[in-house]
Amino acid sequence: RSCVLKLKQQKSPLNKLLEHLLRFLEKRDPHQFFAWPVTDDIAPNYSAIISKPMDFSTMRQKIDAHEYGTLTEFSDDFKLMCENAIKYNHVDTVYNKAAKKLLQVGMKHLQPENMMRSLKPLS
Ligand SMILES: COc1ccc(Br)cc1-c1nc(N)nc2[nH]cnc12
Repeated sequence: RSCVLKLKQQKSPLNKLLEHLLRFLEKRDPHQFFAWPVTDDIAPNYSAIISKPMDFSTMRQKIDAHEYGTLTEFSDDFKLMCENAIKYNHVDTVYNKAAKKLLQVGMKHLQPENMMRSLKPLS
C-alpha cells in the first residue's frame, strides 16, 4: 500500500516545470485579476461573450489532474486567459492593460530559449 502512495506522490518532470512556471506567472498578477474564474457578477454578460474561460486556479487543477501533456498546451491556456481579458474589456481598462502586460511577460518566459531565465533558481 505504501509503495502505491509513493508512486502517487511522484511528480512528472513536466508537472514540476508547469507548477514552477505557474507560480512564476501568478507572481506577475499582483491584483489577482487572473487568480479565479471571472463571474457574470464581476463582469456583466461575461459568459455570453467569452466561450472558453480560463484562469490560474483552473490551470492548477489541470496540472494536478495531469491534463497537460505538453508545455504548448499549458502556454495555450495561458494565452487564452489573457486574450479573454483583452477581448472582453475595453482597451482603456486596467484589466485589458494588465492582460496585455501579463501576456507579454508570459510569452517572453515561455519561449524555450528563455525558459532557463525563469528556471535558474530550480537548478
Ligand atoms: C476574476 O476577475 C476579476 C476579479 C476581481 C476584479 Br476587481 C476584476 C476581475 C476582472 N474583471 C473584468 N472585467 N475582467 C477580468 N478579466 C480577468 N479578471 C477580470
